[in-house]
Amino acid sequence: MNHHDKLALPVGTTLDRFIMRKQEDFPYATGELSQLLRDIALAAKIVNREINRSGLIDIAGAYGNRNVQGEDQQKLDVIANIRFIRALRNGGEVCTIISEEDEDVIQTGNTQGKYVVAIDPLDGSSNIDVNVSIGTIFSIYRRVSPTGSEGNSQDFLQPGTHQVAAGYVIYGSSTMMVYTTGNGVNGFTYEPSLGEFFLSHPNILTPKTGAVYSVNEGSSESFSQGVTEFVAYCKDNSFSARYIGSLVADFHRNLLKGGIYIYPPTAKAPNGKLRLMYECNPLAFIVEQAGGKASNGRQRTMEIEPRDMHERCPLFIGSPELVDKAEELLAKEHSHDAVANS
Ligand SMILES: O=P(O)(O)OC[C@H]1O[C@](O)(COP(=O)(O)O)[C@@H](O)[C@@H]1O
Repeated sequence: MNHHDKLALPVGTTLDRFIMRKQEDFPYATGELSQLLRDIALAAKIVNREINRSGLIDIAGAYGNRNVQGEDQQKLDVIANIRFIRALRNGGEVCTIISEEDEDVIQTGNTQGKYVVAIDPLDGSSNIDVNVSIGTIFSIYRRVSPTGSEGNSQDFLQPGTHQVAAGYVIYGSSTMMVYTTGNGVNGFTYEPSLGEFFLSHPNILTPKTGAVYSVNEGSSESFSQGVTEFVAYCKDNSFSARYIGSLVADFHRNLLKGGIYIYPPTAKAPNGKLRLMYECNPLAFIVEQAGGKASNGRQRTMEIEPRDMHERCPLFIGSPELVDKAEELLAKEHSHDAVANS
């Protein structure tokens, strides 16, 4: 019986009760992190409602602004950003936030707050208007700046190994919240008629390998030798190609079924497209807690020392044997390059 079994809570336990019971495992816990997780769940319920009715109340489509990434903001990007920031501000546990939608840090006014949150309020923007699964991704750290003052960018430039919790919400055929606090990964399905998340996927473990690869082959012309060889390896072994174009949705499928998601360096995105702080690190924490792996092709994602709040990095994430295989072929590529350049 592993460590998690003795804490097992039955399927159908509400998220609130689950959070409370897990807090009891930490005698010195103050309840602030528990409340923070509840605040995120509340905002997720509101955003879920907005997404479900977006086609009816004219909140679909472009907002008309560009975000710090240079991407056209969708109206729902802005609404989700506002909803999560408001919930975190009202909760009182968070002093400062960084968001994919904002260039600078966002102060909540809660200078006594012990935590900072990095968030991608709505992931999969290209799929928002076409009824394809999208998501929210969040990462929680303890602040390093002194309590009583405003937080700052230094509070966020911590490696992923310092995360105290991370998770995502997937707005799909059903809405789920999946998160970890470093003691395994659990998934909760939302029951809109009751307004509650219920434990539906306890102690998620990802298969050691799989037969699904997720990469945008539209960019394959500019894939490196190693990435090209890995994609060929997948095809030679009759893997299925599955690419929804929403990171959360592709990641969630592969987490449960086995597989690998890759966003490599490309001509358009030499450092990859995904952001380290609020896309790569939180999903890396989840996948590792589920027995999987995440890397930038050479280094464990969660050991990367961030230099910028919005920095991008390549991502190879999923079943451990597939990430190992990808790293092996990339290492071969680099050794060839080293020989060629020597
Ligand atoms: O269209 P591309 O280049 O394959 O990129 C798709 C990837 O970009 C993303 O949409 C990036 O996220 P945002 O939508 O939050 O900007 C991922 O969800 C997805 O996996």
